[in-house]
Amino acid sequence: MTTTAPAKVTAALHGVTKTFDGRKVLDDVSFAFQPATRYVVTGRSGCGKSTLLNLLAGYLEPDLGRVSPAVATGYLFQDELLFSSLTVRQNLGLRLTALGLSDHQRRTTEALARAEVGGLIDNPVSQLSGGERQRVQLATLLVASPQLVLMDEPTSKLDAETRLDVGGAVLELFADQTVVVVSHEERSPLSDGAIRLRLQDGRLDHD
Ligand SMILES: Nc1ncnc2c1ncn2[C@@H]1O[C@H](COP(=O)(O)OP(=O)(O)OP(=O)(O)O)[C@@H](O)[C@H]1O
Repeated sequence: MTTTAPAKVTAALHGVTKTFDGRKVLDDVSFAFQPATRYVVTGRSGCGKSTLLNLLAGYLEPDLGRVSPAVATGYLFQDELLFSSLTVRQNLGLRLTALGLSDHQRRTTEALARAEVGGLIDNPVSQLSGGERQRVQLATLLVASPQLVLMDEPTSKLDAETRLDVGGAVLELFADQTVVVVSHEERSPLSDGAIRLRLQDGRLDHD
């Protein structure tokens, strides 16, 4: 009889508790994030969605329990990580340098081509449209080939058309990665086909 080893999870929470000012934002939460799967985290304001992402990113430590780290993680948080006065190439270069990765020219060209913004490589970020900036942000994730991609409401500041465009780009570009998206909206282009996680009273439930 042959046995198949269980697929390796990308990241996992093991009995994680996080308390702020006496309130348990996460209360003994365990969950395994599977490879090549998209998750959308919803819940009312202040319930702990950003805290969950920060724990997965390793920016926060749990009070109890542990988070198994992913090999490589990319973040796309609400505040843009792009430097407006620098060009697209310089922005991606800074990220590659910060991550200690070599082969900047090849990685940058490939990531921008995949995000369909190759023609903007030498443009200053300040001159890009909102949708172009979002695509360049996606390229800053792609250059590092992350296994786990964390997104905090990447579409909330965009108009409906650009949201659909960026949502479609995320689905296409990160189909092979584990993607965890925090959303404030009941329907977002990223919810289709995603596993929905609801954070409430310190618990993480899924439908
Ligand atoms: N560093 C911190 N110190 C103290 N309290 C914090 C800290 N970070 C978060 N909190 C509190 O923990 C709770 C959860 O915050 P969090 O930002 O994770 O919620 P959220 O669900 O992302 O909220 P929103 O949807 O409004 O962005 C909030 O009550 C917040 O005030």
